[in-house]
Amino acid sequence: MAAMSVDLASAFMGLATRQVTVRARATLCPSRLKLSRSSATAASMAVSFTSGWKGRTCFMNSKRRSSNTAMASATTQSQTPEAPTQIPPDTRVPATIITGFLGSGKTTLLNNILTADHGKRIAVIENEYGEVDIDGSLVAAKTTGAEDIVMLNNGCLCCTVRGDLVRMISELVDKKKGKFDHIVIETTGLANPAPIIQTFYAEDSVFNDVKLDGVVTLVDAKHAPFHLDEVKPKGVVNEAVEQIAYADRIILNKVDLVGEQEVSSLIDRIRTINGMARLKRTEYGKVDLDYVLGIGGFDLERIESVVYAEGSKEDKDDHDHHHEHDHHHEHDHNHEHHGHGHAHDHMHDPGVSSVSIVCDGNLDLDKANMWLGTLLMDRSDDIYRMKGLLSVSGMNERFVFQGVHDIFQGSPERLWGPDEKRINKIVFIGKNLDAKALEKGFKECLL
Ligand SMILES: Nc1nc2c(ncn2[C@@H]2O[C@H](COP(=O)(O)OP(=O)(O)OP(=O)(O)O)[C@@H](O)[C@H]2O)c(=O)[nH]1
Repeated sequence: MAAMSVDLASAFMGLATRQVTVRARATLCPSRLKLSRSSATAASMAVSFTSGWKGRTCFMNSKRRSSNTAMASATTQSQTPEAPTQIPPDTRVPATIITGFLGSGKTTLLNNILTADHGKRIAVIENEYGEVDIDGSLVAAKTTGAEDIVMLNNGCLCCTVRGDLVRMISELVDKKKGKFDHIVIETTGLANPAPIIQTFYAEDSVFNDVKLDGVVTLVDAKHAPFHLDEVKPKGVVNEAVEQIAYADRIILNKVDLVGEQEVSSLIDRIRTINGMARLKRTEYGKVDLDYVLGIGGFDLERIESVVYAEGSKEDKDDHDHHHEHDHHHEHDHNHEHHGHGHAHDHMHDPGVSSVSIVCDGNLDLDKANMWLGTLLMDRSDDIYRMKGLLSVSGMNERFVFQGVHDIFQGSPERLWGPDEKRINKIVFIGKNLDAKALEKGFKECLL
């Protein structure tokens, strides 16, 4: 078994090479990060694992560390190198974050969800900036079967009321467990989604019972270009850009208000920011519900299609109706084909962009640990999202992970098929990404 080092990446891969059944989560504290390879150091850093999905590896404070260590000692007997990986079903309640700039159509979408005939019992958490609950009264939920609407007023979820979000989710789970099937959270139009997303991984009371199903971002076809181009003072984030960057699904709404040309160039703009999320154009947020609910957090197939299909601009069903986009899709980004690798880079935007890397081969665990750990130590502020599928030398399973800044979640997935090509795919979304350097660093980890 490879020795565990104490950096973030090894938290996952070290666990994975043990072939333990885990869903691992790691929170990186750069000040604690030591790229040591000794298992003694690893133990002192409280690496822990359990046999259920709640198992995780965290670098945290000493109080939490001791309880994790206790968990670990209670479960180690079952971890033999030969034990097959069995990922137990994840029974946590899924949660969807609906975000998007002011007036982009979030409440309209929410009402569509709540009034649709899907049979799901949905709890809604509404966040409104200001004391007066306006959106609450606009939401059709009470009369249409939503189990609960909880208002979070007087502050923005991503800033002042994040603690309230944790409390509210915990209360919902404690008091109403079994009474709802899904949680939908509508953020304010000015929310930066990152801290909200992180809540689902960083807070035990949330992580244990609720899983992030997906981030759905509404984009106002008429007004978004203005907000995306807005230059903010140094250190101030452009929320419109961030909301797109963190999306798993993008809904380009209000297309009735603009012409084809504007839609097309806005899609190009969106794709420079986030080449991975699926995108649909809509009027009044009318989308199939399975586009927004039950996303499953992490779309591995998507990574592949992004890289190979040049970041297809919108979903296939929309594509057919707007066929011309496909052929006129011009990227002036850096694009490389050489040997086994393929980097897809949108560096023409100096701000937020996406980079995808796909390459065959097996990763050297030690090198990958070092590379990922160092990368995140240096750049976790700039790396907004990271998702990937890895082929690790000596590991029989595909290893999947996703990260939001310094928070990671990863686990062995299914076994590689006998005829399946072992391949690595990673997508980064973030600020000032250097595609060439990322690709080079990654490829140096290959055997
Ligand atoms: N023309 C047009 N109007 C729309 C569309 N979707 C929503 N609207 C209208 O746009 C306005 C804002 O929609 P909301 O759903 O309240 O937007 P929101 O994102 O929740 O707004 P905030 O809560 O202020 O951030 C409402 O008057 C909607 O009826 C659309 O596709 N086309």
